[in-house]
Amino acid sequence: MIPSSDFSSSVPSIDTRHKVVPVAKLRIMLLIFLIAFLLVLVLIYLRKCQKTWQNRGFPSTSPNLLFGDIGDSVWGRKMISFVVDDIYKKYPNEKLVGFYEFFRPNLLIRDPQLIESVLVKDFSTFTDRLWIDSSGNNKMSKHLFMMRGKQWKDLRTKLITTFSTNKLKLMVSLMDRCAQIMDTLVEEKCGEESVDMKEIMSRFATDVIGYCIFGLKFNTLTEPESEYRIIGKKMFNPNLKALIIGFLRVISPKTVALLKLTETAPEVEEFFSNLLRQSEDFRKKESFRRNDLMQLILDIRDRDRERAQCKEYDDVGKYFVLNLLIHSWLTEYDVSIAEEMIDDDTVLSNIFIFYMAGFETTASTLSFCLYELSFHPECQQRLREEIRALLETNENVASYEVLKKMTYAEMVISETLRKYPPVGFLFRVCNESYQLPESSLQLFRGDRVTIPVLPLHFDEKYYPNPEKFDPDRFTPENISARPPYTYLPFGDGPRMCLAIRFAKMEMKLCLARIISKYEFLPSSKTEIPLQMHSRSFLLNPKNGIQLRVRPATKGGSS
Ligand code: HEM
Repeated sequence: MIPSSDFSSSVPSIDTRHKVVPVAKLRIMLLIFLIAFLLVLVLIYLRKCQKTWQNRGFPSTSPNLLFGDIGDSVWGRKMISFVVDDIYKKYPNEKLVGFYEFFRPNLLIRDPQLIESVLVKDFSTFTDRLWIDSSGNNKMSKHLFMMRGKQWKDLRTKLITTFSTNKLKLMVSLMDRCAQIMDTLVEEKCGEESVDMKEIMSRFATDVIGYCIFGLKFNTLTEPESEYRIIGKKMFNPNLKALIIGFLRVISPKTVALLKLTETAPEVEEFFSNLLRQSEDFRKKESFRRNDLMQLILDIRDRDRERAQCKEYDDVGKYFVLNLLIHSWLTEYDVSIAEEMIDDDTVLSNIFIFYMAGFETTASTLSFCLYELSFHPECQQRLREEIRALLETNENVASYEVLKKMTYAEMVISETLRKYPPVGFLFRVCNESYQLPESSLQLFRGDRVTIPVLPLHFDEKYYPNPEKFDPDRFTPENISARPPYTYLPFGDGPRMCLAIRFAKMEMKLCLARIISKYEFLPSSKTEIPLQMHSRSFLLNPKNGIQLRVRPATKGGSS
């Protein structure tokens, strides 16, 4: 036997390193080259997308390759409404500005007449908000805010009856019960160094929604740790997962729908499922029938269930599924959705959106209003005098009719919503080719447009000295002196806020009850200027609204 060492020494040695290593290196280099090549292709594609407006002859921003124009929002440096404001201010002489969310083109409409065209005159072309595929797989997304086309129109027509004058009159008395409980709470806080009025307003608005919309007592004013309040906080607490999904939704709503991604936390979804079940059980057990929104949605669902038993309706259902399968991947945006039944998911989604839209918007507005009034004692006193005079002549009853007469309160709320619109911009998607009025420029199906609410409210052209809080901007004469479509806190046109009258009544009632009795002043903890949540979609004070409160004397302040 030949010792292996001898054998190896007798054969000329082959240095394998020089052959194997270059092959491995070559593979790695090839891989790097391939990745770099793909990266370059992606970047070229992104750049190409970011030339969309320029190529179509629109004035356009110069976007960042990765984030487009919304980098400040992606990094949490600025709230998205203020990013839109930056773009608006940068192009003072343009009627339209093309900008980019990452690589997705979006058109900012700066001109009030064009805004009127999009929101009202040519509404049939701009019926929908893109944002999400409401027909998709996410069970919490089948609500009015996201619904499209005929589906949206049918449901909106039915739900709008919830806010008829007669129903509002009844609701005002329910709201007043919540206001009385809030009054006791505010009284307890008198004399404290500082009170978070945002928290109190949120609890008031949550109880009002519970009472008026769901027919349930949420009792968050008396039980601050109640699950209704905790869930309310959770819904508006921006978290990383929701943020990432939100941005992904901007890039590709279809991918979000396919992957069944949702910003809604599982416990929030479970909470609303339970709320629906409890409310239904309660109504069934007590043979309880209330004419509130919950009852209305349940009635529509039950009617649709009956219809679903008919053969013809089944065919529509099949067509709907087929339609989704075939079309949803062919186009980024598809409006040809067949009528869908109101099922349990639709009920659940709408309960969710009414809860969500219903309390944070009014609570923020009320607390911003108290903040401004604390720095403007003369406005606060004028408001107090108006309220007291009206309540005194009406036996202290704050009825629908009495609230309607509070014209200065209306002006104060309007000016608050100008300075602090909870929804800082509106968005629509174009559903067919559209020639822009008095222009050669054209939009195509799927193009996204943005209406800059907050920037219009701060445009010196329409509101001189815009930082100043001045309710007199909203006297009838001053309103008619301004061009229309320059004040849009509730949106406008057929898709405007469903509950404007409800929200205004609620806010007036709240002010009537607390301003008549208490005086609000800045405290040592009051922020100047106020800091806003940079990650929130709604305008929201980051650290609450800290104020001092004390009883107001008969003649005015103490
Ligand atoms: C200060 C209070 C409120 C403000 C500033 C406000 C503002 C808005 C805005 C700007 C929109 C979008 C309009 C558009 O795109 O043109 C909207 C839609 C909506 N709001 Fe409000 N809102 C308030 C209170 C409420 C309340 C209390 C509810 C329910 C109880 C509510 C329910 C809705 C619904 C369901 C929609 C979707 C309408 C649709 O797409 O047909 N809002 N709101």
